[in-house]
Amino acid sequence: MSLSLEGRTYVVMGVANKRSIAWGISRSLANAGAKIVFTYAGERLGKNVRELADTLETETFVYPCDITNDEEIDATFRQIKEEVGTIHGLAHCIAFAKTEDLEGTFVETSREGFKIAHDISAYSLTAVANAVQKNEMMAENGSIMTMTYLGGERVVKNYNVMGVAKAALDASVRYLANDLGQHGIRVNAISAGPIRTLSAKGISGFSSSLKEMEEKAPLRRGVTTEEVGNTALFLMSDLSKGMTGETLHVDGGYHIIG
Ligand SMILES: CCCCCCc1ccc(Oc2ccc(Oc3cccc(O)n3)cc2)c(O)c1
Repeated sequence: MSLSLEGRTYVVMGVANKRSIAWGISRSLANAGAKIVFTYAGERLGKNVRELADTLETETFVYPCDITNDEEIDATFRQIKEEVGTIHGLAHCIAFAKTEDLEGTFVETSREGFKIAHDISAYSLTAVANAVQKNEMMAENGSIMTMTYLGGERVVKNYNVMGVAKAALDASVRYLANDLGQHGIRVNAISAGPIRTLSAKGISGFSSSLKEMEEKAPLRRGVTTEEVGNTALFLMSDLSKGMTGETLHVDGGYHIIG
């Protein structure tokens, strides 16, 4: 029983640049010996992701995947199965909400804004889990993880519709864990504290939330993408094989503070 991922392959969805949480996860998994399959959204990111992938010592693959398109998800996962065969896990690090819905009041959220946030930030996990299942490409002891945030458990100013979408994502983790457990596939979430990523720039008041965490969290500091990556390594490894439907907080303990 170890943290080694030698001989295993993992799909990591959502790398944008070197500050991405998905990139921290990729480095941890690659350093443990895994091969990494990257998927990204938006042609402009492709070059970025390919350049980052090439800096890893391990074998890597890079595919575009627009997770709002069911045909594209199925086609991408069929291609991944063709090229790498069985995968041993998947890290879903994908979310989006319109900037106008990440400030001000939640009550004013538009129907379109609510739909977009839930489609990309919550439903996409179920869509990719379904594609992996249908293509019978996940190993028996497979592990799926996603990224969530405290704003889905309780009100965090400005997080608004993304918080409601994260609540849907958190419940999805539990229902997917129940469906896939009999196939030996585990489904868990990491709830990370605020980290200054490209996505974080879209949230009004991010800096004050980060400052509050550094002052109030039991560890009195922020967390890094490396720390999230190492917890992801634990969730992908056999050391967590008794865990599913769980959310692990990598937030310096902030979530225990009222
Ligand atoms: C006020 C909350 C402070 C802490 C927020 C921590 C956090 C940071 C980034 C998170 O990921 C996203 C991903 C997409 C997202 O939507 C965006 C991002 C950039 C531009 C845009 O139009 N939408 C917002 C946050 C996230 O879910 C949670």
